[in-house]
Order: sequence, then structure tokens, then C-alpha cells
Amino acid sequence: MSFSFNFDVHVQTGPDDVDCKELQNGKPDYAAKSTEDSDKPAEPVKLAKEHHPSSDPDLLLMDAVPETVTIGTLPPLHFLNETVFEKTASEREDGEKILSRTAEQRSDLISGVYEGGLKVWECTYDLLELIEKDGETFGGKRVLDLGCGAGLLGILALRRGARQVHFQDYNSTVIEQLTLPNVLLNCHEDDVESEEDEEGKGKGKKHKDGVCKKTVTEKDKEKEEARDDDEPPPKKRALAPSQHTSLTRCRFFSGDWTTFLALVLKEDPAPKYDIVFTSETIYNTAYYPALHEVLHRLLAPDGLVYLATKSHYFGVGGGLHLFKNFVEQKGIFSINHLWDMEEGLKRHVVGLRFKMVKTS
Ligand SMILES: C[S@@+](CC[C@H](N)C(=O)[O-])C[C@H]1O[C@@H](n2cnc3c(N)ncnc32)[C@H](O)[C@@H]1O
Repeated sequence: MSFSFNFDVHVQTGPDDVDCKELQNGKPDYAAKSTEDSDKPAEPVKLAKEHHPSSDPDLLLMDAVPETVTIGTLPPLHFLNETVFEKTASEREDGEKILSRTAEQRSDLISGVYEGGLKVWECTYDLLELIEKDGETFGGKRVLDLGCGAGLLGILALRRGARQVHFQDYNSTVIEQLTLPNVLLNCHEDDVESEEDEEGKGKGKKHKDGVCKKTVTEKDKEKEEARDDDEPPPKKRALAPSQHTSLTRCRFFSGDWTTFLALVLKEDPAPKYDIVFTSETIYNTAYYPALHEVLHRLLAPDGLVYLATKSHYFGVGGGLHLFKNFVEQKGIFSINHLWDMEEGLKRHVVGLRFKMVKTS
């Protein structure tokens, strides 16, 4: 069986693989690309493009093994477990070959080739919890999930009434095989509501930090496969893209930040975002100029960037301290700590706002 989506790609992509430093012992070597030695900015390596879902994705979703994360009173969020990619890599469309390469190399990141979007990283959960605690409302807001991976942050905003949500990931395979399917999994509002009623009662494991994570097991999957043909379709079956009103509020982009910015700045008017989420994206100091430029150009004058990050990325080099230094040198944004976990490997959520409200 093929797991492919058909996408209309409206902007041509560049070469997929580039000369890049690859992981050594599972960690990328960014030493040659640190901010100190980079008078030349990091090369754009993957040209940006927009993805338009153009076919019925039901088949893919029927075979998917979704997980659900529930945090406090937030709506449950569904996402494909990364293990599905290991098992089905050869059957999926993957022009970038990242599914096979990550499986071969057993690596979370391959610098310049695969930037880690196929799994949900820890700080995404931290940020979801902060949103729950602070009661952030999204009604009518324009949201960018920058370096989205699975896209849970953007999906939450969508579920909570954001006017538009744009998803960006470095890898087109991530957008096509993970982000978009996840959006579809979560877009069927009626289904999701009825699942909340049924499933809130105990299948999930309550974690001490309040995160309730439920995995749909192989057994559940077998049960689903054994279903009689006369039975109604499973609740989580997604609607065709054209039927999704939620989907009309979304756009999907892949590519590196420099060319992503260039692509959207060609639009008239160019997008401005009230909220930008970016989780676990500051591990590589070489990318700071491009990341900062995206935030600078695309954040609305009174907008807010939620940045979730580990304190330090061991073996990689980046981290909050270096990023704060970079931001301070630029003098555009002020940074506030919104949440800190000081035990173990320290994690943080910080907010960035323009120092002076821009008049544009
Ligand atoms: C470690 S993953 C985090 C994924 C997701 N935000 C999460 O927390 O689960 C880092 C993400 O940052 C994005 N990223 C990193 N460097 C990038 C670059 N130079 N250009 C564009 N995207 C980049 C990739 O899309 C990648 O998915």
C-alpha cells in the first residue's frame, strides 16, 4: 500500500541534498558554523515552497497510529507517532530521503538535510502547558508555527479559533507526511468532541506534570481493521480537504528560513503574525540571523513570539544564553522569561516583543 499524499507544489524546490556537516555520534557538528566564524551568513540550503493538499488523505489517516496528548482543559491533540515512519518509510513518498536516512543513521537531526521535525520535542509540551495555564486565547489571531514539526502548537491555535495558522518546517517530507496529516486528524471538530467524551475516561496515562498521553495500541488498530464493512466509519476519519473549513485557514510551507521569508514577502500584503510559536529551534547558532530576520519581518507590531527551548543543546552548541546575546546585540526585541524549569536539563519558555511598537 502506498502512503502518499498528492501535493500541488506551486513553487519549485531546489536540490534536496547539499554539502553539509552530518551527525557525528548522533549529534550534529555545528562547530564550523558558529556565529563567531560566520561572517558569511549560513547558506540557504532548502528553497522554500508552499504545499497545497490536493487529494483525499483518508487512506493515510486510516492506517495511521495516532497518539493523543491532553493537557489540562485544552482540547485533546492528535498526532502521528514517529514510529510509524520507521515502519513504513519504504512505502511513503519521501523525495528528500529523510525517512530512510534518519532510520539508517538513528539520528534526530542531520544538519542541513533533516532538522528534526518528525518527532514531537519536549519543549512543545512545556509551551502547551504554559498556554493552558495562562489561558492564551487565539480568537481572530494570525499565528505562525515556525519550525513546526508535528504542528501541535499551530493545531491548538487552529482548534481555538485562530483566524489563520501558517505552518513552516524545513523539510517538505515533514510537512506532507506529518504536519498536514496531523492537522487533518484534528480538524474534524465533531469527531474530536465526541472522542473527548468517550476517551477522557481513563485510557490515557496521567503524568505527574499533568500531561496525559494516550497511545492507540496495535490492539486498537487490529480491532479497527476487523470492523465489519457495514459499521459506520471510525470517528477519526478525516474529511476531504475541500470539506475542511479549518483547513482553509491554514497554509503550509517548507524550506529554510531565509527563502521562506523571501517567498512570503513577495505577497502583497505580506503576512504579519500576532503570535509566532517556535519550539526547539535555537540549537544551531548559524541559523540565528535567519531566524531573527523572520521574526523581525513577520511579527505584527504588537505581536508576541513564544520561544520554547532547552537551556543548552549539548554537542550542538546553541542554547538560550547564546540566542539572548544575539537578540540583545540586534536590539530589536525584548525578551521575558515566561516559564523556567531549573531542574535537570533546564528548559524555558521566553516571550519576544518589539522593544518599540513599530508604526508600519
Ligand atoms: C528540533 S525540531 C523541533 C520541531 C518542533 N517545533 C517541536 O518542538 O517538536 C526543529 C525544527 O526547526 C526547524 N528549523 C531548524 N533550522 C531551520 C532552518 N535553518 N530553516 C528552517 N527551519 C529550520 C525545522 O523545521 C525543525 O523541524
